[in-house]
Amino acid sequence: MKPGKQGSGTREQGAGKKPRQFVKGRPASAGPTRSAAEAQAKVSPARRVAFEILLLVGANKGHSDELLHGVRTEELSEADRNLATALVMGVLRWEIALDARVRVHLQRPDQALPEPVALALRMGAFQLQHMDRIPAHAALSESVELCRAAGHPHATGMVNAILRKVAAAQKPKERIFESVAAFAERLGHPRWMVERWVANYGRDKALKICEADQTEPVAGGVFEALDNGDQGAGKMPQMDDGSRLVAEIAAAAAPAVEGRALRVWDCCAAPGGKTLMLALRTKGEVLASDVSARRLEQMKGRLRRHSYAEGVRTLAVDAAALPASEGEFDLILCDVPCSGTGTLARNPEIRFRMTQEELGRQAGRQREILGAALKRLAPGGRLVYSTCSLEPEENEAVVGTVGDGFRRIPVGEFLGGIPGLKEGGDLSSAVVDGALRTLPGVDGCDGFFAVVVERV
Ligand SMILES: C[S@@+](CC[C@H](N)C(=O)[O-])C[C@H]1O[C@@H](n2cnc3c(N)ncnc32)[C@H](O)[C@@H]1O
Repeated sequence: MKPGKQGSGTREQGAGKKPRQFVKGRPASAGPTRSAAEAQAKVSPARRVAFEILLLVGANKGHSDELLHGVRTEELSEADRNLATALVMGVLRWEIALDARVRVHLQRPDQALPEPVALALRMGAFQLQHMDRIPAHAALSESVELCRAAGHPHATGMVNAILRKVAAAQKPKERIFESVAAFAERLGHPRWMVERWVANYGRDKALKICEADQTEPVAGGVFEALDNGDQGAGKMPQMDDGSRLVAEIAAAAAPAVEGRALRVWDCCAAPGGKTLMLALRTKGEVLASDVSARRLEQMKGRLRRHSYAEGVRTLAVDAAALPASEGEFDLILCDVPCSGTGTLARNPEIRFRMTQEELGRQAGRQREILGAALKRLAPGGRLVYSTCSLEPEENEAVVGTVGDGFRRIPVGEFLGGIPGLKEGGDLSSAVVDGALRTLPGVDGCDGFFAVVVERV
């Protein structure tokens, strides 16, 4: 299995269900020796595309969301695209737990399997354990064919045998006590990540975060759900609740200026969700910049679809190198690049890409961007620093470096007038020491952090 995976599984997924039955007959691996091309032809388009995308994500050659919206899925019917999406997102979410389930049946549980073989097993186990409507024989035989098509014909017997064992495994015993390591694995998270959340937020909240990360994110936890009519050219941008909350706080924090337009800088703007909200709510002169020219281009396309964003200026530039001629701003949104650990339900592969060392690197970059942005804040101007990270190194520790000449304004002061916030929606537990700190599974949206700083 992949390096870096943890100990053996503890609790079977899909508890309470009967073991899956296979159609009696010859095992899928017992057929005549087929070529890779013949095997490929036997795999359904959705599984083939999901397999290709998962291989690319595993090799760090793309992001699941972008790949699922790319050329590979264009040829698929809508039903196949839905199946491919469910397979990709589900396998990434459950990878750690699935590998643990498979590993116990390997002759040598610590053996490193070639990635296509490990992936064929993972995809098969996912379908067997999490997709009720897929017949077990289809999950099994197509996994065998994927393994063969990927150039590993000698592993097909092993894939077949192991998936049969996974399907036949008994319902696990009820848990009386579950260690952090055990629930991290059961819920498909790296143990080090969950241990940090237990240390920072307590065991109960860490468990809720993990559970939320394993489910499809739904809108409408914090805000009244929009209907489709609300998202036309002059209407609300489509965005998740956590992003919207941060953008609404930023807009509400805009200071009053007299006799001129408010000057707004969104300094890490792409793909532009919060830029749109700032343009809609503040009606100021908005400059939206991003270091990535590619992401900025995508953002421009998005801005064009909303009439109120017509006046937004865009610029490809490092936030730390904004030309002096741009002057100072009354409102700056510093929505910095971060680990994204508050968005695992949407971006499941983050759990494999993030490391403790990477957190340190992110924090260095965030301090640099924040420091540069603060220098461009006009007297009386306000800056919102935000991340979608749950890690204090990227949040409290970064804003803790803000020095003399600035004061923090508690975010609670801006929550009152936010349009569309759910009636009775309680965000009081999400405001800690004057900062917004939402947790997935606890506060009804992704994990976000935001503070408001004013230049005095
Ligand atoms: C969290 S995303 C911003 C999301 C965006 N605010 C939104 O709501 O759609 C962070 C962005 O920062 C950009 N970025 C990274 N380093 C940067 C830098 N030094 N200066 C400006 N932008 C940077 C990345 O390209 C990425 O688009």
